[in-house]
This record gives sequence, C-alpha cells and structure tokens, in this order.
Amino acid sequence: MKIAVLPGDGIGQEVTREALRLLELLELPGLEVEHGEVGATAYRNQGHPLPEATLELARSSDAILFGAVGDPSCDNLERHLRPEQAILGLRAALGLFANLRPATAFPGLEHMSGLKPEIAREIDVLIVRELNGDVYFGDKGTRVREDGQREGWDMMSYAESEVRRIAHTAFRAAQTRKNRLTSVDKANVLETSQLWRDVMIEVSAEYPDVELDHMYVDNAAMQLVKAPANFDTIVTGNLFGDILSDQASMCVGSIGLLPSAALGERQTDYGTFGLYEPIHGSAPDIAGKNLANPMATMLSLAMLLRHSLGREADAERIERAVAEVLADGVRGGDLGGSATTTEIGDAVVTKMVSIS
Ligand SMILES: NC(=O)C1=CN([C@@H]2O[C@H](COP(=O)(O)OP(=O)(O)OC[C@H]3O[C@@H](n4cnc5c(N)ncnc54)[C@H](O)[C@@H]3O)[C@@H](O)[C@H]2O)C=CC1
Ligand SMILES: CC(C)CC(=O)C(=O)O
Ligand SMILES: [Mg+2]
Repeated sequence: MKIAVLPGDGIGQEVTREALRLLELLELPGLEVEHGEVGATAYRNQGHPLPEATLELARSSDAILFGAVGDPSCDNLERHLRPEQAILGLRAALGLFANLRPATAFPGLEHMSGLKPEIAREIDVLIVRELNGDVYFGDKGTRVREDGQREGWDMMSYAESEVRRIAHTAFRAAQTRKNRLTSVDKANVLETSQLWRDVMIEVSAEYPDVELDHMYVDNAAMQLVKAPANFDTIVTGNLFGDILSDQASMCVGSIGLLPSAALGERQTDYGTFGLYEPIHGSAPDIAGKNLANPMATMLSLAMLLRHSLGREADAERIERAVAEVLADGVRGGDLGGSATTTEIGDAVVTKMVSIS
C-alpha cells in the first residue's frame, strides 16, 4: 500500500506536513509513503513542474496526497512550464475526471460564514466537478487579429462520453445523499452546456430515484449564497465547479476547510485510485508564515483513507477530530482566531489520541 505525497509550493508544504502527522499517528500496517516534487519547487530543482519521476511515483501509488502548486515568480513562464501544469497534468495523465468537493457546515462556525448564521448552519452540499475537460483542457493561444489587436482564445468543449461518465458519478453520489441532483450549466448561451444538459437528461433515465433539476451557473452562484440548504448534490463542468467550490467554502467559513478527491476508474487492491488535495492554492500571501489552516488537507487525507484505502473508521476519526477541535474554539486567522498551522496540527493530533 503506497501513498505518494506531493506537497508542492507555498502553504502546500506547510499544510501537507500537518496532515502527515495524522497519517503517522494511524500507524497503518504495510503503508509506504514516498515524497515527490511538483510545481515551482520541481521546476526550480528539476526544470519541469511535473517531472517524469513524479509522474511515475504517482502512477505506482495507490493514492496521492497533494498540497498546492503556484508561485507568482513563475507567472510569466511559458504556460507548459508553469506550476499549475503539475496538477492539470496529473489530473489528465491519471484520468482523474471526477472531482468531489464536499462543503458541509461545522457546528460552531456559523458566525464565520459570509452568510447569516441561520443559513450557514444548514449547508451540506457535494459539488461533483468534471476535471478532465472543458475550457481548461481545450486548445488555446493568442493571435493578432486583422485590425492589429492581440486576441486570447481558449476552446471550450465537452464530448458526450465525458459528460456521460461524470453524470453517472454524480447520480450515484446523489443516491448516497438525499437523491437530489442539480446540474449547473450555461445552456442559454453555450452549445457546450446545451449538450451537457441533454446528456444529463438522457442519463437521468437510468436513475429514476434521483430528482434532477437544472440551473444556470449565474443563478447557482446566487442561490448558493441565498439558500445553500436547497442544494444536495451539484454536478457541473470544470470551470464552473472550480469557481462555485471556492464560493461554497466561504459559505462554510473558510477556504482552509474544504477538501477534495479526484477520482478516475482505476481500482487498486484497496479501493479507487485517486488524488486528494485541499481546494485552495499555494496562498503566496501567507506562505512560510505558519498561518495556513491545514484542516482542508487533513480532511482530504480522510477522503483518501475512505475512497482509496478502504479505511472508513480512520477517515471518520480524522473528521471527528477536526470538527471537535473547531468546536473547542481552536481557529486559525482565516476563522478569526490566532492558532498557527502547527498549533492547529498539535490540537488535532491531541484530539485524535483522545478519541482513539
Ligand atoms: N490545486 C492547486 O494547486 C491550486 C493552485 N492555485 C494556485 O495558487 C496560487 C495562489 O492562488 P490564489 O488565487 O491566491 O488562491 P489561494 O487559494 O491560494 O488563496 C486565496 C486566498 O485564500 C487564502 N487561503 C488559501 N488557503 C488558505 C488556508 N489553508 N488557510 C488560510 N488562508 C488560506 C489565501 O491566503 C488567499 O488570501 C496561484 O499560483 C494559483 O494558480 C490555486 C488554486 C488551486
Ligand atoms: C490551479 C488550477 C489548475 C485549478 C484550480 O483552481 C482548482 O482546481 O481548484
Ligand atoms: Mg480553484
């Protein structure tokens, strides 16, 4: 049983370190943990944001724990050398097309949400984001128009097979929840979205127990703030899912709380192969200052234990420890408190020991 650990850049290093303390505490028999470089760190040391050795490590593992990539000093590199290509490259190369991003209220945190407390305490939504297609992976470029202006362009498209497979993931996920699925698109304007909607409707015939509805993404952004409790499971494309999940994080209280799982079809001896990461980035504004909230990464580790290693009890132990530490009032700066990254790590470790 092998986990590849790819901390990456900025706070990716700090939050991954704290999550690994929880993994060590669990003392999983036969577990091998191997570190690899990604992002700006890998570019500086090995000349590429996703070196072949890292990709090989990822492929030979049962699961990947990923921190974050991104560094402002790399923002003017050629696109294929930028840190973000590491995570995009891993998602594509490993066929990780289904991104699960749960956003669930934590008791006691209602007042840290951007929403009114009575609205915030109800939120329990799973965003199922397609992760291998859309405008993120289409052809792109810049060109000079006939009138002499520069023009940037990015191709948005979805093949019906891509929509169909994420639809199945989302319907099955909804069946484990409240059997309600909202497909979010922009079908009033985009052909890509019209096909998305048509395929969602076709696939829904196979899931008569799941209630499917459709919402335009602009309305969904508004409804997520107005009445998040009306959502159960959301399925959406790569771009819209990226944006809506950051928004959902602030409905819960902080982007430092939201974990994610990126799954494909590959099964291992222990579960579904996947990559797990907080939904946030490398946060250059607070990197290296011991200020980042490591809880999103800890909760991503819990998802890894559940989906890739079949360790449900260990996953729940981490989730319970994080929730109880928050309820105890241990909070980082993102939640109006003063606990440092390592102090939050200490508190969760202590809690884990007490609830073993
Ligand atoms: N999967 C990945 O590796 C991702 C990488 N990025 C990259 O990260 C870099 C920074 O991007 P931003 O747009 O600033 O997004 P970001 O998510 O890194 O940060 C946005 C804001 O949230 C705060 N924040 C994020 N995570 C936090 C945590 N755990 N605790 C406390 N505060 C936290 C940051 O301090 C910042 O003010 C860019 O290079 C971007 O491309 C962004 C998103 C995802
Ligand atoms: C940095 C990216 C490639 C994407 C992103 O923001 C995300 O996956 O949350
Ligand atoms: Mg994002």
